[in-house]
Amino acid sequence: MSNSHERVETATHDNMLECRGLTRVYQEGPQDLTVLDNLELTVAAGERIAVVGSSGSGKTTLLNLLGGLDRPTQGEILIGGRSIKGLSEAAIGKFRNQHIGFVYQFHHLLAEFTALENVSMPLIIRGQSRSEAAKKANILLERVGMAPRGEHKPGELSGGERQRVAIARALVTDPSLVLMDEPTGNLDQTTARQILDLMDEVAERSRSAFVVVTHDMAIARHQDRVLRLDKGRLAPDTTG
Ligand SMILES: Nc1ncnc2c1ncn2[C@@H]1O[C@H](COP(=O)(O)OP(=O)(O)OP(=O)(O)O)[C@@H](O)[C@H]1O
Repeated sequence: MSNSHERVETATHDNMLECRGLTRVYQEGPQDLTVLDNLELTVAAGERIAVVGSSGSGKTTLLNLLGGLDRPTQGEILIGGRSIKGLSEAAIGKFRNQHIGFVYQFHHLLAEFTALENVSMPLIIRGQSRSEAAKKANILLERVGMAPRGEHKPGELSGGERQRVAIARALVTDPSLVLMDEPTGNLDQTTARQILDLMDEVAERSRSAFVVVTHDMAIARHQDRVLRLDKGRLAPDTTG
C-alpha cells in the first residue's frame, strides 16, 4: 500500500513536520490578538503527538496553519523538509491532497456523495481509477467499522458514523502528515479504541506524523508525546 513515489521527500529528513517561530496574530479592531507566539514544534516521521490546551488557547488556529488553511503572520512550516510558505492557494490545495490528511471537528463530508464515494474522493483526485479507489476506500471503511454503511450518504449517518467516515477519508491516502481535531469526540470507547489502533498502524506503516488535538486525556496519553498549548507556545504537558 506504499505510495512512496508521491510521498514528501524525506530521505534526508526524519522530521516530518517543523514549525519555526510560528506566530499568528488576529487583527481585531484596535487590539491585536496574538494567539500563537513564536511557537516551535518538531514531529518526527511516524511520531504521534497530542496537543491539549484550554478553550481559546489556539489549538484550532494551529491545526489550520499546519494544514495550509490559514497563513501565519510570521514564521515557517516545513513538511517533509519543504516550506509551504511560498506556495500559491492552488499549490497548497494540491500539496494538501497529496500529503495531508485532515479530520475536522465537523467532518466536512460531501453531503451528496455516499460514504464510500467520500472516502474514495482523495484517491480519485490523485488520479486513481474509480474501482481502484473504491477498493482501497472499502478497506478503510472496514477498519473503522463502516463498510456495511458505505452506500449511505452523510445525512443518513449518525454523528459518530460520520466521524468514522471522515477518519477513513483522512487516512486513505497514507498521508505524510495527519491532522485531527477531536477525532474521537463522538465515539464510544470500543470504537475509539479501534480508531487508536488504526492510527498506530498507519503511523508505523506509512511513517505518517500525527498531530491530534483533543480534550480527552486518555486519547492524548495514547500518543507518543503530549504537548500543552499555553500563551501561544507548546511545552510538554505536566498536568497528566
Ligand atoms: N478568525 C478569527 N479572528 C479573530 N479571532 C479569532 C479568529 N479565530 C479564532 N480567534 C480567536 O483566537 C483564539 C484561539 O482560538 P482557537 O479556535 O484557535 O482556540 P481553541 O484552542 O481551538 O479553542 P476550543 O478548544 O474552544 O476549540 C480565541 O480567543 C478566538 O476567539
